[in-house]
Amino acid sequence: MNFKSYPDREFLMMGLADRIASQLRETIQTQGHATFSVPGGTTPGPIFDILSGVDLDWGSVAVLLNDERWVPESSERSNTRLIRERLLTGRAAKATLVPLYAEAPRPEDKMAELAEGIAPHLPISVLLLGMGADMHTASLFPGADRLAEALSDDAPILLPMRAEAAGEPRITLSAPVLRDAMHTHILITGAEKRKAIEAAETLPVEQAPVRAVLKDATVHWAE
Ligand SMILES: O=C1O[C@H](COP(=O)(O)O)[C@@H](O)[C@H](O)[C@H]1O
Repeated sequence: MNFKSYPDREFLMMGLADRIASQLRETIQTQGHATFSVPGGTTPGPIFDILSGVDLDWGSVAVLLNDERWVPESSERSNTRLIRERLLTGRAAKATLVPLYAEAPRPEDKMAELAEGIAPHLPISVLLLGMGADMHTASLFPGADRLAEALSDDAPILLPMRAEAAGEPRITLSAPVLRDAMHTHILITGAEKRKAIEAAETLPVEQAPVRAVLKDATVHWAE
């Protein structure tokens, strides 16, 4: 992995937002459109705030989530809600949101429909990932029920995922879809996650699922 350390979180968010914006711009220039895939959780809010105000042809950008918790948008736990409130506002409101949730009791009920919506937007141009201290990324959790399937080279685009640490059922992009991204950034903060990502380099991928995307990723870290 390529590891980049920043003096503080503000430098990190500004620096990484700038890098992502340049990569999206370059992709739009060469391909006419770009796909930006993003994490949920507690870490990326500030980078979304910065990106939402960036001058970019957002109308040519499709925004996709790496994973979603199977809860409606009215829930505080909804990753879709986070990106609607923090990323898809201001200038970035012109981007197209590719859904990763639809009203249904279980993710299995909507898997085919959601995967069909995502397929035309692949491969991902710029992938921003988060990571939990347990070394999960997207919703590829250690010990999850369908982890082996999601890690395999012939995995489908999307999988439902259940794990004790995950709380509610999840839906996640599979490892091959994440690995196919043109540019991959992992955003982490704090000493615990730094230790975790360093440990992930030497652990089997089943114990440290973030390892599935580590080889070609740049890890961006600040205390
Ligand atoms: O549950 C999730 O967790 C990870 C990490 O979140 P954080 O709160 O530790 O930043 C996140 O990347 C993922 O998208 C999310 O669904």
